[in-house]
Amino acid sequence: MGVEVVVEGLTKSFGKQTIWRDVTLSIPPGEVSVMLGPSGTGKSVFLKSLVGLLKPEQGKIVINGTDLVRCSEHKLYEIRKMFGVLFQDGALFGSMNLFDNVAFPLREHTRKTEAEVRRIVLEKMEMVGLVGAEKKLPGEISGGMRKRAGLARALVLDPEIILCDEPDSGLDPVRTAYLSQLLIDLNAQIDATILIVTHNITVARTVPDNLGMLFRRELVMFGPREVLLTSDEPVVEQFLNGRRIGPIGMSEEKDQATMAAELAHRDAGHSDGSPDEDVRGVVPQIEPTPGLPNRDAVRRRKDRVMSIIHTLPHDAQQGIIASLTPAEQSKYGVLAGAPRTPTPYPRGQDTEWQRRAGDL
Ligand SMILES: Nc1ncnc2c1ncn2[C@@H]1O[C@H](COP(=O)(O)OP(=O)(O)OP(=O)(O)O)[C@@H](O)[C@H]1O
Repeated sequence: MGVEVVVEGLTKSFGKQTIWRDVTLSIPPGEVSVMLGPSGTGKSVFLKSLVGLLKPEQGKIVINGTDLVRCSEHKLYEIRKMFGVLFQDGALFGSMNLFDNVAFPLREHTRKTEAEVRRIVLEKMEMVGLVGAEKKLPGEISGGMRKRAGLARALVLDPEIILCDEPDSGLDPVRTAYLSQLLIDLNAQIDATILIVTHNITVARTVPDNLGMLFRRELVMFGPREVLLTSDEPVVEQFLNGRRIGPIGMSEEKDQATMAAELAHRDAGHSDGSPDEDVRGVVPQIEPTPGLPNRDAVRRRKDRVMSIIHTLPHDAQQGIIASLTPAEQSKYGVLAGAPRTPTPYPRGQDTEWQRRAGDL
């Protein structure tokens, strides 16, 4: 099983510009998590901090008892080997064919024979559906194939944590759906911890076990997917529905006067082109392709989430309970439509349940 990543009070600035502050969350081992956020909120900076490429000024990132922010270079090098990273554009070497690109980390960081390298590269290329494309150059293939090749390369050192920076960027909705399926299939096969940063709402609704959001230099929330998907926080509602009206503005955030003027325009009948439908709510999560093993993460997550369900908002409780089979509802002693403990959502004070959720 993949490892847990514990982030405590993390703050990152560039000069006087604070990117985010006091970020605290635990990424559960072996589960798939998504971090959402408007453009420029520091999602990529967060991933780079997790893998030790950027150094936050305050806080901790603890993996297997080691704090990456303060450990020695040697220790950081060791911990980095646990990561596989899929960068936004695949980050492939343009002059190398796909085989050599995927083989690169093995040739750089291990002493494996060429026969072993070949076996591993072909195995990973098969996992991502790229058999037969070994001799192609990155410039000769589609963006979706480049992402798959980047993913194969991220897999060759058998990572315990896979970080994906906007795996959907530049892909059409169909290719994005294939890539989403691939990430779930990989999780079923290798049980690694996976963290995806994206602003793609379909990915956020259908892929992860856990969902969080960065906004206004803070972590708005992080926890079981059902919490964010049913949240009535204005920023979440606006983001999930892709509306112009709400706290997120053109560059990042709006002032109260602008928000009030927009609401007045809307109330006066002005349309901003947003669809009326509200996509909030819990939709079924992608399951592994038939024939692959079930995801162990799903079973573990059920136990974990059911142990904290009484701390979650009412709508999230309902979403979680509705996703259980009758046998599971009986096992956990809950009935659909009747939450165990109807806890109102502590608006504006979500840190406590979020911390507790992350801690467990
Ligand atoms: N090395 C750096 N030096 C200075 N500023 C940086 C550096 N890297 C990122 N930033 C700044 O940090 C902020 C957040 O950038 P980041 O790329 O993490 O956002 P993001 O949420 O991933 O955005 P997008 O969704 O558009 O990719 C931006 O204002 C960016 O200019």
